[in-house]
Amino acid sequence: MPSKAEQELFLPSTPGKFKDKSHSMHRQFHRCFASTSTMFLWALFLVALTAAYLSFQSFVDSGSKYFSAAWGGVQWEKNVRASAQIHRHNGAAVLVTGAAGFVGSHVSLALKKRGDGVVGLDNFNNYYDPSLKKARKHLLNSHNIFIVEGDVNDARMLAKLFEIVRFTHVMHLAAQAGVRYAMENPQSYVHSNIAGLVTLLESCKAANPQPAIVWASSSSVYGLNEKVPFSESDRTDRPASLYAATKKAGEEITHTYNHIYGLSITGLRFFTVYGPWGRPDMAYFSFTRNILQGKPITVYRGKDRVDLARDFTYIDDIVKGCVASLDTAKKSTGSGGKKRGPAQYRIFNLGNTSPVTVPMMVNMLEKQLKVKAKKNVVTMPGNGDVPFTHANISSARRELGYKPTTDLQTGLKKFVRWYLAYYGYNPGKPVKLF
Ligand SMILES: O=C(O)[C@H]1O[C@H](OP(=O)(O)OP(=O)(O)OC[C@H]2O[C@@H](n3ccc(=O)[nH]c3=O)[C@H](O)[C@@H]2O)[C@H](O)[C@@H](O)[C@H]1O
Repeated sequence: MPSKAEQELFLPSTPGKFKDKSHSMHRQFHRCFASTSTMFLWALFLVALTAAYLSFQSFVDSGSKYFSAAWGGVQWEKNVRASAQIHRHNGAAVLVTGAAGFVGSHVSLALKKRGDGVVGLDNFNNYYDPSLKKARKHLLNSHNIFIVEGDVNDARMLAKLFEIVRFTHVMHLAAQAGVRYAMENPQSYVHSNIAGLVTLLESCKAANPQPAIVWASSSSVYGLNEKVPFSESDRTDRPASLYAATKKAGEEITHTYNHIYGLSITGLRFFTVYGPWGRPDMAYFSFTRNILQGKPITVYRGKDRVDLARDFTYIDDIVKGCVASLDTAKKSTGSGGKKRGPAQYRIFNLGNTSPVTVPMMVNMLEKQLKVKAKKNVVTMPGNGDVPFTHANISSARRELGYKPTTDLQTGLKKFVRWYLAYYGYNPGKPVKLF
């Protein structure tokens, strides 16, 4: 039996066709409303389900690296704090990104050895053999340097690091390196060299105190520049590779953060850095491996059969340039995300000032290894390479006291000594002596 209220609700207030019609319309409307509301509920349910699925996916996607990164926790914080301890008067507390990388591991060791606090950060990606990165990590650990496993795109992790340690400086060396690989995997350059850089700068801007930042740009920004030697004031608006373009973008992006937020910035244009613990993707390294294994090497040649040349720069010289940059960096001027005054902005070439052709470099390796290379000389493909590099280092010399002292022959000798100690002569595959 319907209640009074229900009867009132469904009874027509006045008799008549119209009322009857309205009554039936009302019922139709009610039926219709009932089915619409069911549909609406279903739709809502589906939307909620989709949203839950998508947010779970993005959590898994972004979280996968955090899970594998495994940061946080009491012991982790203890390790970070211990690693950041300064052991000299007026020393620095430096966050080194890319600490398990070639330049990063060398700079970390140099800073730690003189008593600075050093916390490393590295995502241990597999661009090249991660076991080499792990070996560098063990080396750093043995010098009481802790390396956080994480990505510079992880803002939460960076915020945590800045909460735990009052970093005076950030040495930003984490990047997607390699000129030719940019054609294979362009997104990784955007991820690390653009997005990662911005995330790091955002964290530095928000930190209190703001650290001074020294970071790795590249000689590749000179691109198609033909004026030699390359000076910092030369054109850098014609990059020849996406790698170069992302490094050039980094220079513009860091300028913006300097201008708006008062971050102290020093960008270093490295010229083909080589040496012990180097990067296996670089020519001097892969050539050494192939020569020892009796495999052919491909030597690129420029237009009109002109040899390519690089201003190869030894790692120890680069480390000195990095450390001098940290030492001469002025403090950032912002706080609470706001600029309080103009801040320092610098860019320096760090090169060797004496380019060597690639065939000459191969020749030096052959002498060191006492093995003749099997050379395939081919015309340089359009893969982002530039024909030559040559640094003018007057600015770095004047302002950093930078003075490279290792020529390619001496540097390659040290590299080969390290290579043989680390990898051996590739037992089982006898090497061919002269
Ligand atoms: O200064 C930089 O900013 C960059 O330096 C480095 O780039 P590059 O100067 O190109 O070094 P690298 O690959 O060793 O090739 C050296 C020479 O060998 C030639 N080359 C290379 C490979 C090959 O198979 N054959 C060959 O002839 C090749 O054509 C070239 O002439 C860093 O990798 C890069 O990350 C960035 O830091």
